[in-house]
Amino acid sequence: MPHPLVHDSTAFDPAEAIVHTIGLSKRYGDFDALRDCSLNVQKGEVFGLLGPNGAGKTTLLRLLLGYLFPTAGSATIGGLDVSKNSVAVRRLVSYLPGDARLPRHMRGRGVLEFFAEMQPAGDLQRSLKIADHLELELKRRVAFMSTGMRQKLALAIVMGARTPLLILDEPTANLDPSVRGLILDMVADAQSEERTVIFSSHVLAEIEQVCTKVLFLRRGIIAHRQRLDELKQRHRILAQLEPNTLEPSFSVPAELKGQVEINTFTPPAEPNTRWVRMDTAGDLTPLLPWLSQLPLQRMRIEPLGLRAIYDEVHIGSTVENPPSTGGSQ
Ligand SMILES: Nc1ncnc2c1ncn2[C@@H]1O[C@H](COP(=O)(O)OP(=O)(O)OP(=O)(O)O)[C@@H](O)[C@H]1O
Repeated sequence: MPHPLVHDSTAFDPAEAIVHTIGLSKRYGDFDALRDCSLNVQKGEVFGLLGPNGAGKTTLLRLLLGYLFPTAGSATIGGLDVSKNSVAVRRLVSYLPGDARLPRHMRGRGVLEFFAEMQPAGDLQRSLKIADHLELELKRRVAFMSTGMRQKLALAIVMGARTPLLILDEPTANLDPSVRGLILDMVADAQSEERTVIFSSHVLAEIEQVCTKVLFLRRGIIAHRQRLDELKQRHRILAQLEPNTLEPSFSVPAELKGQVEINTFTPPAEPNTRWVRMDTAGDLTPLLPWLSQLPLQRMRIEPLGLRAIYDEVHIGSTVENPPSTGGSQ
């Protein structure tokens, strides 16, 4: 039986898809940077991309933009094949690369003017407003800006352009926590303007905060898809088994099957105890009467965040420590 945490939980309406890929693949020599990637991003979504270093996130984004040619499969944006119509596609997309390079000899304002002029959907007034909001000093030459200032400048260019799709590769990298917050607010604003955002980040809390769906990549393969509203309905229950309890007494009633996954373990710090971990999906209410009859103590229930899914998908879950016995329990 598949683990309840690891399944495709994303619904798809073809009429609403702005990005559509089928079997998209990129191979370098005998190395698969991306393999058989089929996905849909629907209009108005904030679509998160997660994965460890080298998982294939940037490769996927560059394929979508037509900067790379796929070795197999295809992708469309707004119904246009990205390999055959890359110029038209780029009019629909504003892209923040992970390593944005800007002309070092120019001053901030000059850079904004240059890109607003060059991009069909560029909008200087909007970019200036964003730069002001981010408290960016536009008189300074790029060469004399800090890494974070250059990131703000790149964001002012990209977020200012009036395209229906924003592709942001690690937009908050190099930014301090308060500016990160402003960027996340801007992503939320973009969504309320009915723009679609693809957002790659290593920061799980950011994905949890702004994304409606998230795709996990691992070694070039889609490892998991997750709707965030569904994730918020998932919980982890940790409790110690009462001494001398027989584990088979934990069989799940038929009506709750598929809603709960149970594992028992002994934490290294408490070798004489046995603990149970239950990962649940959906409403907790029907589970509570059954739980209350089980021989459990020191119980803790917590929302199952992206961290747990990430560990499940990428590392193999290792909940080896019991909940703290401090006063907050
Ligand atoms: N031009 C290239 N030639 C050979 N291998 C490449 C090339 N470009 C990328 N790769 C490899 O493809 C894999 C995926 O790289 P990619 O940059 O897409 O990962 P990523 O998920 O964006 O990583 P990170 O989180 O570190 O930015 C990596 O193993 C990388 O070394």
